[in-house]
Amino acid sequence: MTQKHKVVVIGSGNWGSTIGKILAENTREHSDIFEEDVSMWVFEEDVDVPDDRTLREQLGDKPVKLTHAMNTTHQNVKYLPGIKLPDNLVANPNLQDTVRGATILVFNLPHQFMSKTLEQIKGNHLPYARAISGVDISGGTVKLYSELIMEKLGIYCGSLSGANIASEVAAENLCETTIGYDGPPMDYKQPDGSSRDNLIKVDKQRQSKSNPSQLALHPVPQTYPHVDSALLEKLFGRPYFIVQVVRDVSGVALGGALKNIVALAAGFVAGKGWGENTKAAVIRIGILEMVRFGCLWFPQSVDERTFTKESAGIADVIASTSAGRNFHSACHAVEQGVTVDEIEKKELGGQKLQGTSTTRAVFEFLKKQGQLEKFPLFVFVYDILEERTTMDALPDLLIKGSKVTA
Ligand SMILES: NC(=O)C1=CN([C@@H]2O[C@H](COP(=O)(O)OP(=O)(O)OC[C@H]3O[C@@H](n4cnc5c(N)ncnc54)[C@H](O)[C@@H]3O)[C@@H](O)[C@H]2O)C=CC1
Ligand SMILES: O=C(CO)COP(=O)(O)O
Repeated sequence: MTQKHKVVVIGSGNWGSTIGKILAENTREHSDIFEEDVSMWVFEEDVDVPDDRTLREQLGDKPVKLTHAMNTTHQNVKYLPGIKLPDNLVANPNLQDTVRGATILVFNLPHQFMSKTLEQIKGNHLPYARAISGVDISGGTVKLYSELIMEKLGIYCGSLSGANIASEVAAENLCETTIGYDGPPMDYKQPDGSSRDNLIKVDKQRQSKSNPSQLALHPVPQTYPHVDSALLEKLFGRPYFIVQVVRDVSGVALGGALKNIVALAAGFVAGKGWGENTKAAVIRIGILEMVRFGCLWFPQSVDERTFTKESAGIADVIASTSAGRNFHSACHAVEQGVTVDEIEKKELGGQKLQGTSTTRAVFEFLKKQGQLEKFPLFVFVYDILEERTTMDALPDLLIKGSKVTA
């Protein structure tokens, strides 16, 4: 192997900065495989300098550009304050410049900005790059991020999720994560026996019943180390961040997205002050609906039992229904008698909730499919968000939720 992989991060929020930290720690540790510097695309904005003597000595007390603040202090003062980032993680406000020449793209964007960002990347990336995305569902057809990225950029994309509350991972508290990656193996053969350098036909998501289609993939030149589970473990794994790589890309993505709906439901219950038994009942029904959703549209993920076996499943539900932003925001919304959207604006300092948009996307999808009655909890969360019902309807939901059997 004569070339090193160039790794970049797209997005620099609470989680984006955390994963950027991990990647930069690893590229430095494995500088025989990866270029040491990790470029991170930062959506440029003016930020206030926190009331901290060291930061103000470095930055002054007037608002500054976020990229300047990050490259000067090696902290993301807005989205991940108080955490030291490695100095080989370099903030770049120019998206096209960030992705140019990168062989591994790691996406961490709130869904609101995904499509526009992909449009801007298109044509500026290497055709044989590989990607790993955070998770969400977008649009009325339930398209996973990984599918969207493959479709828009024509590059292979896996997914990453797990019980990973960003602030805890950033503080290096021990946790696990799951990477779904099913890219072509090193010894793949072209079905027609033609040259290995020709485009490779792969299933976009071998599990997806909703969008079965193929992608013509450019092979990674053989001068680079092969992108496989061993390489991904080197890139993402830390002593405090245990990585398990599985082939079930959709299962990882699905668990990571749907659990946010359950986290909102748990937060509503906590906001009402109804205690742990009620929360457990809601989580139980939520888990059944997540599995039911998988059975209907991603049956192979259910067969592979990613949901019960890996961190990107029940473990993520447990963490997110106790400590996630969706949970806390839903709780505060009920306590204060306002909507979750209002809490997001008021309390999250620019961070974005994904549970609200996922709930709306899933509702539209289920409605189109005529399957709303099989998902009473998902519908309930939607109705609360849209102020079409109140928490007083919860006992009714629990009865309904218990009766859905298939
Ligand atoms: N925070 C957490 O604990 C975890 C978050 N995730 C997921 O990671 C993904 C990214 O979320 P976070 O990094 O937490 O972000 P965040 O919610 O903390 O921050 C918002 C991000 O949006 C960016 N932004 C604002 N306006 C923009 C615009 N017009 N165009 C492009 N970007 C813009 C900001 O620069 C910032 O990076 C989400 O899907 C989230 O669910 C996954 C695991 C844990
Ligand atoms: O995804 C998470 C934990 O895995 C946390 O999600 P939120 O903090 O956005 O609710």
